[in-house]
Amino acid sequence: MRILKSSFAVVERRAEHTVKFFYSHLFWHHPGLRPLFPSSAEDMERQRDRLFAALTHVVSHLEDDSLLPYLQDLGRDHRKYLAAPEHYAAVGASLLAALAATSGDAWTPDVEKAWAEAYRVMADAMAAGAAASQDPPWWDAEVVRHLRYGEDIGVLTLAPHAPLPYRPGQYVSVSSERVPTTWRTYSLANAPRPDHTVDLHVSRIEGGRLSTALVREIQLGEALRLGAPGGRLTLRRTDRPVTFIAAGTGWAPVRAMLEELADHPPDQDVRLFLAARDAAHLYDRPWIDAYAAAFRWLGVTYITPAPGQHRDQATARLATALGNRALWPEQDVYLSGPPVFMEETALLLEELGARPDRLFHDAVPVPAAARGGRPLGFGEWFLHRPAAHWHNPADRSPRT
Ligand SMILES: NC(=O)C1=CN([C@@H]2O[C@H](COP(=O)(O)OP(=O)(O)OC[C@H]3O[C@@H](n4cnc5c(N)ncnc54)[C@H](O)[C@@H]3O)[C@@H](O)[C@H]2O)C=CC1
Repeated sequence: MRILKSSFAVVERRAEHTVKFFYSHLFWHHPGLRPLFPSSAEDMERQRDRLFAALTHVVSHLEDDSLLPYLQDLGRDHRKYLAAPEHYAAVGASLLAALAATSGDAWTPDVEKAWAEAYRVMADAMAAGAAASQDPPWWDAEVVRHLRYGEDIGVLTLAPHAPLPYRPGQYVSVSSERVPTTWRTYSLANAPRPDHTVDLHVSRIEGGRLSTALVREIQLGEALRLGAPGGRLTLRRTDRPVTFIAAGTGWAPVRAMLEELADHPPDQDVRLFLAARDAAHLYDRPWIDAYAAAFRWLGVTYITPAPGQHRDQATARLATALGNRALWPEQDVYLSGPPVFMEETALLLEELGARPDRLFHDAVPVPAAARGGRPLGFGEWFLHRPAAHWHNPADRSPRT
């Protein structure tokens, strides 16, 4: 393990090069695999990030019991990409070639042996996860209802061809024939229903092809493809008070969890803070108000920016509201929304005394543009704000 970690530290500094080498090697030797990957340069960039995120996750969790289930889930989910056993061998060969090419002199026979063994364990766990799953490799789901709020928000109701097993708060990856080989994750916005339909809340991203298609173009009767549900933003049933903090369509998983709570009403108080860029974007407000009126355990605070202010000002106002609330150490807190919002709010909550082990959110990468730095990608997020040595040369320790 020590060998892998120190070898990975070398490669990580040249992450972009490693990943580019990997895909060039893979597609050169196995051109038949190219169509399984995104065709646009932008999506291929994301794909590179994902690969490195997965590798980073594996190396940083080598001693962790959660690694095996993570890999099994990954394997189960990869069936939607039509990943077959021979692909795992091809990927392994290209990965070793890429690691060797970036490691230079650090690539010794012992290092090579350690990586080959680690990859074998990873691939076996993924294959075992895929083989053990009773679920279909993906779900085709028909659009049976489509609501639009303003220009940029769509709520889609989908009827999957087979029941989709999930827990409220989880998300699925979604793909459409309109934008082939592109997958984006969206939270499921309802607790499971008897008719098995699920809702997705989609906020259109400027220039985002799938979100634009889902909000503005999709027609009733059209099919979307869904991957296996995932994510750990699910209700922990405790007797502690609960606070949900959501922004924008980050509201979706919270709505699903509230529906779950309504089915088994809690004894403790539940408070929802919902931030939106303006009043029109509080698109579910009638539903929330009806819930708050029906259930005494639920209290709601809506937060929007002051008139004429930028959307991010809602986050500053939210910070004030959160600061006025007491007893953070006692609370279970669920957080969902745009990546920068989540990062800022999580830090604030910790300052206010919320306990990190009672703070639940999905791991969402903060896009480079939002940080103002050069593109970094998912890998860094998984390392959880690591030492800045590979993106800020000024911080790099002096070479000896
Ligand atoms: N499980 C999760 O964590 C989920 C996360 N999401 C994410 O939530 C986001 C929703 O997007 P929209 O509805 O378009 O939100 P939006 O862009 O309308 O933003 C809503 C509010 O979030 C805050 N915010 C947004 N960007 C910020 C920034 N850079 N700094 C500080 N505060 C900021 C502001 O208070 C803003 O009013 C997407 O990024 C989506 O991926 C969505 C569903 C579930």
